[in-house]
Amino acid sequence: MEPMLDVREVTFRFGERTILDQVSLSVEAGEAVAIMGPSGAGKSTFLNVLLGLMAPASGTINIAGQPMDGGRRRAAARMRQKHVGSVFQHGELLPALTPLENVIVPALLAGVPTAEASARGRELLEAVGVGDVDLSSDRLSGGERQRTALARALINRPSLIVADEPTGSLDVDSRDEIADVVFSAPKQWACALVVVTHEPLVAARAQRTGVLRAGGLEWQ
Ligand SMILES: Nc1ncnc2c1ncn2[C@@H]1O[C@H](COP(=O)(O)OP(=O)(O)OP(=O)(O)O)[C@@H](O)[C@H]1O
Repeated sequence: MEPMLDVREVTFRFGERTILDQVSLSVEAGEAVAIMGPSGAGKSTFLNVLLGLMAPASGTINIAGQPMDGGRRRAAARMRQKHVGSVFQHGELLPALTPLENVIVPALLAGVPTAEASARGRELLEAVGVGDVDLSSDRLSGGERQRTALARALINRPSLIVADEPTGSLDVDSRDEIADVVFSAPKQWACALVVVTHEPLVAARAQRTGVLRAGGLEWQ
């Protein structure tokens, strides 16, 4: 089976400093990979390279069999819209919008009719456990924000979800709940998942954990 994410020998530098040194990673549909590593090792940079927000010096990234080329900004933006969902540490929702409105924005931008986007959004919010979809988003708890952010990441039926410290701002109880919801996504929606986390208990839910150190991924 063709992997959903296929990273081959990617090298990325900030000036003289090599952050990623011929990193390769292949993730299939239904599979979750955790990336750990010391602060400053380049974990967020790696996600930005996967997202096509930064262009590697060499190497290739394919998502659902299509090249993600950070050097071609429009093509990379189209790839993100079609194939990639992302979740960040604080949910990063638009506070003036309701959870449902936040979730459907990427679908509307992709040209999905409003009625269809809303139906899909309601279904996803229910699946991730957000009950009150018409409340203002600034009233949500940290956990509800992350659930909403996950539903938004899923709205365009992505091949890949990347999550940067999705539980980093949560207390221990919601951390475990949200980690369960995030890590159930690959099987439920047949996508690949790459999660950056500092928390070993969160990483333990992944099928594989790679530690980024000195530019390389060491598998645990
Ligand atoms: N735009 C930039 N120009 C030059 N160096 C940068 C730039 N952005 C980040 N760096 C450096 O690259 C290294 C990797 O940063 P990155 O944020 O990817 O690390 P990280 O592993 O995600 O760290 P943390 O766990 O603290 O979030 C760091 O040393 C950082 O200072």
